[in-house]
Amino acid sequence: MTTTGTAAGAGRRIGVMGGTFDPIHHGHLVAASEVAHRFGLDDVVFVPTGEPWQKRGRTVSPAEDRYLMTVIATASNPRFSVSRVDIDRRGPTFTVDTLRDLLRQNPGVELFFITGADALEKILTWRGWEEMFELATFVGVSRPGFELSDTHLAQIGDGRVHLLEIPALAISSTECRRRAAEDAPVWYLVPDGVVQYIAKRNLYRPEGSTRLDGTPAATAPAHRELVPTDHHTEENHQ
Ligand SMILES: Nc1ncnc2c1ncn2[C@@H]1O[C@H](COP(=O)(O)OP(=O)(O)OP(=O)(O)O)[C@@H](O)[C@H]1O
Ligand SMILES: O=C(O)c1ccc[n+]([C@@H]2O[C@H](COP(=O)([O-])O)[C@@H](O)[C@H]2O)c1
Repeated sequence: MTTTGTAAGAGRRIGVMGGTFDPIHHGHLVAASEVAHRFGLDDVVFVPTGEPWQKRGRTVSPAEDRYLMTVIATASNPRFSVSRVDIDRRGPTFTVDTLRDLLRQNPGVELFFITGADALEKILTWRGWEEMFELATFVGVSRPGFELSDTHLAQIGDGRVHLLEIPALAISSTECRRRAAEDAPVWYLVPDGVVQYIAKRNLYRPEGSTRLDGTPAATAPAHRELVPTDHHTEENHQ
């Protein structure tokens, strides 16, 4: 996204594809592409999470690796870009902050937050969800294995939530990590450049790795960080 002055974005429709992207895969890319097409979006900005607080207790690759994989995966599409707002903000990642930051950087744009059916199911557990629905329109997309529904969102104003069936890709980052750890191919599940980046950085491989806190990571893939479990979410919220 470009930022060239006050209300430079007036009238522009921008998709926001938030995710941990560990790694980014074709399910994410198809979701963004379909929503852009159906909603006439000018651009889609991918926003890798900083600290995905609902993934606490899981190990997550360093933000810079997830950011670079997202840049590699989106580089060939002139309408896709990547934002560091969630990575550069300290503390747990809340979408309400993502949307505030993007609107501050791009006054006047209309935001469309893209989310899979699994994430949409849990959206009322997100921090500050009432404000979120004032800042953006939400588009829930179908995902194999999950029911796409908005019945739990009846209280949200008209036109703030849309549901969209997209071509089904039964791909998850979890499965990509599992395959990489077992030396099974991830070709065609993730973009070619991401396959090569995973190999180059030895991501998701258990052998010989240590956690960033120095403990052996016999069961944790290389170069990964444990998402803090004792971080109090309220303190970091502005
Ligand atoms: N195959 C898919 N089809 C549609 N939406 C998807 C798909 N995979 C992920 N999404 C959506 O993309 C967003 C970011 O997902 P995320 O980065 O957590 O990927 P994931 O594959 O769900 O990861 P993990 O397996 O590690 O939990 C979420 O809104 C999620 O619902
Ligand atoms: O705002 C929240 O409290 C919140 C809680 C869970 C997930 N999210 C957002 O949902 C998107 C997908 O998250 P994830 O953890 O499934 O990769 C990403 O942009 C997260 O920041 C947001």
